[in-house]
Amino acid sequence: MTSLQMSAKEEMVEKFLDAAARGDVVLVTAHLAQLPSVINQTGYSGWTALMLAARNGHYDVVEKLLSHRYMQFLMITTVSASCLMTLLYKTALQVLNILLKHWVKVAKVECNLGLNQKLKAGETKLCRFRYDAVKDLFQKPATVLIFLGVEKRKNPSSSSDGVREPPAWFAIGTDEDTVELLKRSREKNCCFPKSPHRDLLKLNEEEAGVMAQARSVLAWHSRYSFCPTCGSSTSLEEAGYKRKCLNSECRSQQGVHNTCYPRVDPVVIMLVIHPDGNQCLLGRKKMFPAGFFSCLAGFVEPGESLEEAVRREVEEESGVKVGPVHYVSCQPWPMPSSLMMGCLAVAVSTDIRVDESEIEEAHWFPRHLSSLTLGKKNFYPFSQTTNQLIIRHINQQ
Ligand SMILES: NC(=O)C1=CN([C@@H]2O[C@H](COP(=O)(O)OP(=O)(O)OC[C@H]3O[C@@H](n4cnc5c(N)ncnc54)[C@H](OP(=O)(O)O)[C@@H]3O)[C@@H](O)[C@H]2O)C=CC1
Ligand SMILES: [Mg+2]
Ligand SMILES: [Mg+2]
Ligand SMILES: [Mg+2]
Ligand SMILES: [Zn+2]
Repeated sequence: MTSLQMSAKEEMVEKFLDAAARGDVVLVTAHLAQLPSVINQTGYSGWTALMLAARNGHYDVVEKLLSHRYMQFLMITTVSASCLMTLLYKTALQVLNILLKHWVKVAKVECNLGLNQKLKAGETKLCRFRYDAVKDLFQKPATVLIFLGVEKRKNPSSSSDGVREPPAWFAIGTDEDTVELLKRSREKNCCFPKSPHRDLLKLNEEEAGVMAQARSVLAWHSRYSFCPTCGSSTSLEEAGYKRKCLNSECRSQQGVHNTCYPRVDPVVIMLVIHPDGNQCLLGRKKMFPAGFFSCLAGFVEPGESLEEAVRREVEEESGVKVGPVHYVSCQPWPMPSSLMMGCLAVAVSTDIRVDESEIEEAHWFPRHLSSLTLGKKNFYPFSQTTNQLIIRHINQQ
């Protein structure tokens, strides 16, 4: 191919992309008829026609491109998955719907809505809903649709319907009757969690991640219907990860505004070790089941470091003063939006004086008793972070 021929082709690609970006469906159709392979080309910007049309909200062009037989973007390889992510993050709900409708032809789309709890005693799995079973919900104004991501799989396997691509996950917020909704799943024994804290801890790590993301973002949408800056209505953007104020005069449209994005609240959860090294401080809130003790925890306040938050919360709740603090590990706690950061803290005083508005009882527990408590982790709703803190303590002889 000569350089002249190449530039002629490049010129055609750029004209095609320009038509898609401007929403000129007639010109897009004409280019496709002349050279169908142009549909998957990227121009100087690195964007495809689909990405440009979706970004600019030209839904008729999006439909045209997606229904074309040469459309290839949905092959889920590492490259196209990231392309899909870019596309979804840049688009409105309407594009997401069109995309879902076409994507289901080539990929397996799964939406999570409930839990399947009757697999084996103690095991909980997410219930899968096929796209066809829930697609009518996407037309309803009250529906909130969130893209959670495409599963990472090292070795994609073939499933019964011949689909090889890893599934994409979506979360749906809906005001439909829950009992009726659950009947739409092809899986039996689906139910919504009655005791989220306990049920969610029975999920495996991957499914817990899906659930944590879905629950936290859906909870944010249900609590932030209006703009926190000016009280106007908002629209859902970026595949569910932004709410934009519809008042063009609003301050949230200028500069950095964290009111538009899902919130994450930092929380410290700490195992306080007695100065003798052989006991730890556990407390119980009134709401805990009888006999249940856990680590103390509290929200980090503005302007505080993790260490300062640990010292303040421990002293507020138990009267115990803390010296050295060491961060151990963290986990999302989507009830509704905490990030729990687990710390080991060494006490420099031992007298306990509980703040009864927060804690009912707190005691120093000898090492062997902490180990007994941990043994019952399937029964008590311990978080992973709490377990790790207690294991560290038990092993630090
Ligand atoms: N072992 C474990 O796994 C435990 C986990 N946790 C988790 O850790 C988190 C925090 O612990 P918790 O003891 O409740 O916290 P705190 O000790 O800080 O006190 C709770 C109170 O803080 C207020 N509060 C709520 N949200 C915030 C916020 N974003 N910033 C500042 N204050 C707030 C609430 O007051 P008001 O009621 O007036 O709104 C709430 O009652 C919770 O999400 C809880 O689920 C807690 C204990 C044990
Ligand atoms: Mg507190
Ligand atoms: Mg607390
Ligand atoms: Mg607090
Ligand atoms: Zn506003």
